[in-house]
Amino acid sequence: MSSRQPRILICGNLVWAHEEARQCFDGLADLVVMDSPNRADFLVGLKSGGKYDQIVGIYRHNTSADRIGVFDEEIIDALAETGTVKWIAHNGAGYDQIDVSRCANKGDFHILHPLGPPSTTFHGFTSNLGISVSNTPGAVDDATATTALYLVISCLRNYAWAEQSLRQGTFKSGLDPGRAHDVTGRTLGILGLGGIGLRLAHLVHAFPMRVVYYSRNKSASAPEWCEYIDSLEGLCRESDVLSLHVPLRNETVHLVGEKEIRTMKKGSIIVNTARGKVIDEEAMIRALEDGHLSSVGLDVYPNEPLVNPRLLEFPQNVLLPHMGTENQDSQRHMEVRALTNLRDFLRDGQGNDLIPELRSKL
Ligand SMILES: O=C(O)C(=O)CO
Repeated sequence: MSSRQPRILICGNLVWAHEEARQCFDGLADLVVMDSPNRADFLVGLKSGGKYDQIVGIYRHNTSADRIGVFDEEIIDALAETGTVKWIAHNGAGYDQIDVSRCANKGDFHILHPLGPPSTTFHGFTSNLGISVSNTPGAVDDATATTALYLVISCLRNYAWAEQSLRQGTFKSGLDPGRAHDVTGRTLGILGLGGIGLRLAHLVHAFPMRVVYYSRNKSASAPEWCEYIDSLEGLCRESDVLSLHVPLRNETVHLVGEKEIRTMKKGSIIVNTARGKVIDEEAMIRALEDGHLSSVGLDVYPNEPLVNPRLLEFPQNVLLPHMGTENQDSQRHMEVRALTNLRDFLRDGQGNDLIPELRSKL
């Protein structure tokens, strides 16, 4: 290896922030682009002397899964075996494609400089963590909350359905104003008042909607008009529209299931911009079929890019193909945030956005 600089692997889409990447790592690290067509090639590349040898940090985007799959046990073990990879900077708020418990279990380490004598720019990193993982909170809040807002409005007012009627040349026929409601005055229930949920709360307060929320803990950032409900059941009972903003973890799979849906009022709406598996999709479809739910607004699905065709049978549903952060401004922010985490790790030994599960182990 001729270079004495640490090497950073760009794994998946880096589209908007090339100049920022250059500035971040100039004189600090060499960037290597992951060009493996499949997982086998990637794993070989990580081995000593391979094309990804001596990588210390990885910028990861979900698009890399198309070629090498998610960062599951097999990939995390291979990264740990390199002995050099110490930071995965995920581009995205949701990091459910990374086996973070495996990262945390990779044992103690104290590194000074994996490539040789300590340099003035890479001071090292001391932690009880095996491989650190950061995400990009904050950078996604506005775009994802705006997507949820669109789904809330369109479900209540039947706008997406109305557009379908126009495009089919039937101008409003089949639509029934008796199925639509004003947004103003409805109650929005927010499940998970993190950055995205809170941004949505502020947006809908403009109408105003009444805003209630449930989180594991009462949020210190919640404004006084944003009312805490101390159980999920209570939240479901209060909400005309329930909007989901919790990460996908083992304990949040099917968090909203048959019981929660049936606790909601007849004719209510569910909006999901978080992750598809947080809802029991079968229970949700049953509730659409018997009219307990009037519609759902979805940006996420359990097995993307597959979409359950039964969801398409309801013209009142508003269905987007995971558009949460699909705009250049947010994507640039996300890329910069992920790269900055890597830069800070290299320079200071610690990136800002270490994920909560690993932060608690520090
Ligand atoms: O940031 C994420 O996790 C997303 O899903 C973007 O929509």
